[in-house]
Amino acid sequence: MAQPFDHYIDACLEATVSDGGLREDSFRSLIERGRPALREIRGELARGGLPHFGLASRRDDLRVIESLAMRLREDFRRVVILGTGGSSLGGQALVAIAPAAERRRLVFADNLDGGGFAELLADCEPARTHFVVISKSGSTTETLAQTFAVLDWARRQKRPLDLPRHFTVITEPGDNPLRRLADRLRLPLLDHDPEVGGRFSVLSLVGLLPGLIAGLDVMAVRKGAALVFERAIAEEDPAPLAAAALAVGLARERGRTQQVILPYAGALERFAQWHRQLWAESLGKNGRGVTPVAALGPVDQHSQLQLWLDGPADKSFTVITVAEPEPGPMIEPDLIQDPDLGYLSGQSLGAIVKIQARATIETLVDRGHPTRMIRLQRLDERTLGGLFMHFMLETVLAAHLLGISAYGQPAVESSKKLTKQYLAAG
Ligand SMILES: O=P(O)(O)OC[C@H]1O[C@](O)(CO)[C@@H](O)[C@@H]1O
Repeated sequence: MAQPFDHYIDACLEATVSDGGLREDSFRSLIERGRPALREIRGELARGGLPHFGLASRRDDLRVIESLAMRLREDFRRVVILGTGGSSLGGQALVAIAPAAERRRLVFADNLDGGGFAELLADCEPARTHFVVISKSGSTTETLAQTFAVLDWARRQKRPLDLPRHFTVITEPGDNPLRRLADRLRLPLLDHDPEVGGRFSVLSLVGLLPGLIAGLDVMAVRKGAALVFERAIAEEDPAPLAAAALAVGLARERGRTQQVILPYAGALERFAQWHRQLWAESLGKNGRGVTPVAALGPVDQHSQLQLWLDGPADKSFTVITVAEPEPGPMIEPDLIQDPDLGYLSGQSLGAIVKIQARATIETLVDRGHPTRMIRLQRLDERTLGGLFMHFMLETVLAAHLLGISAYGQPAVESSKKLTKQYLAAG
């Protein structure tokens, strides 16, 4: 089966973008240094480890969330997902490709904001709203605070809500505050695999339950992911390792310490946010890392492009395009009276975006900025699954090349602890 996207890296190498690009010999030597990591992944997987990769080929765990999603779709008009970071962004990225009417079923409340949350609750029809609380650790302040706010709102209704009917909780097994709360209130609980880190959890129930609620084919997501994974670890497809080698080499040897992810598709805006967390928390360790910048085309051409082209030469670019984008409305020729606007006549909005991506790529490359291109055949579940897997692999391989572990985020813990300390002090 064909890969769901093409990956072009020539414009990241010195031969194409001169000293903005990585030297061929550096690139080759990083690739060789990365190969053992692919072998390690194969070995770990065979020993039953790395479940975030293994999930791609699992099917047995979907039945439970499929029937839950069906019930939620039938019984409720809106499902609010309470969770932050990896407990939200994968679901958001996936649901973004669903049709608008399906997307409207879900609200992701990932940022804690008093006014915003009050507005969200005021806008919920109590009898027709379900809350899915997702927190791997079960101890994230933002998610717990939102949960308590909803519990209070639920008991203040004229007809207080039957909590077990209106809540689903996803957290890891063992003792944690969220699980204790769910047990006390008899809220239905689903297990978050403790071995799957939040930012790597998109192929688990954390990402797929929201996808199912939005009516998406989550089996296709996993199939796309499995295809990319199998080809990469069998070393049939060099793309994830090549991209990891480029990111690390460009940062180290060319000072390209920021990586801009620039999709030309509105539905990938959340995907870029998902990638931002994945890349930042996995690679920002021990004074090392490459800063991810989430962008969106064409809108950021009118905000960031000047800096990208003419500012500090410290960025590399990943431009994601769709081969045949949704055309959308067409500019009817009879509306174009002004000869200066003849270039717009008969163009669809999708065609304009496609040309803008091409123009931006060419301009970046002409200016000597390392630019890789990922061209999706179409934007669907299979393709998105493949992209999730590609970037998870790329991240783990980049961590190997940087000599750090992709897993865990120890530095974040200090700020969490201090927050709890200050709140407790009153
Ligand atoms: O799922 P949890 O445990 O609530 O964590 C949410 C997010 O918070 C972090 O731990 C960072 O604070 C992320 O790694 C994680 O995705």
